[in-house]
Amino acid sequence: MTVVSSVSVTVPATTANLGPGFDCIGAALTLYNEFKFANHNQAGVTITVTGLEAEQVKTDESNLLYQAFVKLYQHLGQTPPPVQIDIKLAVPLARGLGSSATAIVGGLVGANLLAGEPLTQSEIMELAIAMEGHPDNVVPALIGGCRLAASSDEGWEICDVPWHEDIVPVVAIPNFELSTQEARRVLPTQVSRADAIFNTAHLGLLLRGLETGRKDWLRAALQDKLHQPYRESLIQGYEAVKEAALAAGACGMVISGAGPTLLALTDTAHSETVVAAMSFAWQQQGISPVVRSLAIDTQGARSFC
Ligand SMILES: Nc1ncnc2c1ncn2[C@@H]1O[C@H](COP(=O)(O)OP(=O)(O)O)[C@@H](O)[C@H]1O
Ligand SMILES: N[C@@H](CCOP(=O)(O)O)C(=O)O
Repeated sequence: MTVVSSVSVTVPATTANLGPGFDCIGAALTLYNEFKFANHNQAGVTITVTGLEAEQVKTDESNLLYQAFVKLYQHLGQTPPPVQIDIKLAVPLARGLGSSATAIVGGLVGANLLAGEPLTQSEIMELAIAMEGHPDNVVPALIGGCRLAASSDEGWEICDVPWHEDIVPVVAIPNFELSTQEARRVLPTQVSRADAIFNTAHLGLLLRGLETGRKDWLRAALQDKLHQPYRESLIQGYEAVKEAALAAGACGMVISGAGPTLLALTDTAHSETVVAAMSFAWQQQGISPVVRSLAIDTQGARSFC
């Protein structure tokens, strides 16, 4: 068992759901939060936060990253050691880009390393899914790539979803928040058979569209009946930004995670035009967005001792 006294963990943002894959598919993005954990001589936890929206993150024991850190030690039946945690944020909070997933994955991976790596990656994944309540953002945050998660009698089956190199994810991040909790509260607990069939078919088409890069398949696939119809009205300017993205050549536009970030999938030839169009459309609605074309992170959480 290798024992280290400090460790840094970098975790990617994610975009979950991708339209029809509610609660089961997500992809890691090239945007990262960084977390440093060091053994400390003062009891409990000391937390510093820098970077984007740092002042909004709690620095006491209720901090989500620390809660995940504690969860791992509880799972081992051990008392968590005193720890100094330094957080450097680049993933905006409560915007549908998996900031909570970075905290959960970061806390579990950091604790596992400080504890001498008693848990395997798939054991960490099980704990992360249990903490987050759904797999679609924590799984790609931990292992990278685009991933589909399906529950089985043994736990979770995770499969790699090939992502064609010409498909570019463009994220349009508004200057307002929408908590995942609030965006889940508006969802119905039951859906019709027609809506379930619609999503099953479109998710299948999405998987093939992502793999082949076929624009006609992606255009048809990026539709959903399980969550987006209930959430669109929570996102001011949704229709205008979608129209602008499509007119600029995007294959489609969906809500990233629980929103309010909007995700367009486009090809490399149109990505700059799509970025400009989404940005302009939201500004016309009085909203200041940050719009960026990103890439798929293939590595997931990484650590440095
Ligand atoms: N690095 C972090 N450290 C501690 N807590 C965090 C961190 N990142 C996110 N959180 C918590 O997660 C909340 C956002 O989670 P959530 O509503 O699920 O949105 P998101 O789509 O960004 O995951 C924040 O308000 C904060 O309480
Ligand atoms: N499937 C979840 C995904 C939430 O992702 P987040 O990045 O918004 O935390 C949902 O749509 O509620």
